[in-house]
Amino acid sequence: MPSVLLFDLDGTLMDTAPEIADALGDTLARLGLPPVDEARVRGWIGDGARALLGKALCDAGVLSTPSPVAPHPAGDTAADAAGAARRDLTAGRGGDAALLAQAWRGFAVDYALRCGSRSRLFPGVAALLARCRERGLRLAVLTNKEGRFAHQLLVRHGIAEAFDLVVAGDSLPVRKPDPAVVHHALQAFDAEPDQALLIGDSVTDVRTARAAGIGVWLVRHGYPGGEPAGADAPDRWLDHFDAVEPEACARVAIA
Ligand SMILES: O=C(O)COP(=O)(O)O
Ligand SMILES: [Mg+2]
Repeated sequence: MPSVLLFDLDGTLMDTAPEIADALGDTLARLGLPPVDEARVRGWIGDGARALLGKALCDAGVLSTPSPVAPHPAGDTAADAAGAARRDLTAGRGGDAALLAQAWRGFAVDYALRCGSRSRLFPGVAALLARCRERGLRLAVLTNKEGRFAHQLLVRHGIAEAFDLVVAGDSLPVRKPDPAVVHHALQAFDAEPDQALLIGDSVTDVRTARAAGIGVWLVRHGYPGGEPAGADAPDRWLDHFDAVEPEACARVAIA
């Protein structure tokens, strides 16, 4: 009977905020904007790098909304294009989406250059992954970060081989908290929800797990700050990965 452990990436396996802040600073500087301090950046991590850029540009007053809607497709004829442009003008959209798309092209390069430079594994991660592999658990990463950056981080920190699967923010048409990301992993492992456990750091992770009907533990060292309570409370809080026994994970996953 397989046991499946699903790990969130940013704020759970790795502290990535320092280099994300560096990369954002590079992008903002090119736009003539001041850098943002790391503590602020921390609060924007969790929906992927592109969403983080949108939040930063909105905070800087450059965008009116962090995730602007793309303009209507122009269509095939001049009349279609004029109609689409008129609709975009009326809806006040188009400009922000184009601006974000342009800034994203720069940020994607800046982040690729910084990715793995100042991030670090949280204490106990490598040892926990090794213990889980020894006991035969199937391991996956479930992150909202874009796949190319997630892979770069896993390789740079020497833990890529520990995972059988990475479901990233752009792997599927949806991302966390949509339970489809969990379903995708369960299908890949031919496992049932009661055989899986998600270890994360955020309300998003709790909601993803609950929607998919799997167990969820949260680390206290993550990014969102505060401790989600009520329906958003995890099944267990983790103070340190050294305290996590693969047998306990398997028991929860199978319970
Ligand atoms: O915002 C991100 O880059 C991804 O965050 P996550 O790994 O916590 O899902
Ligand atoms: Mg996280």
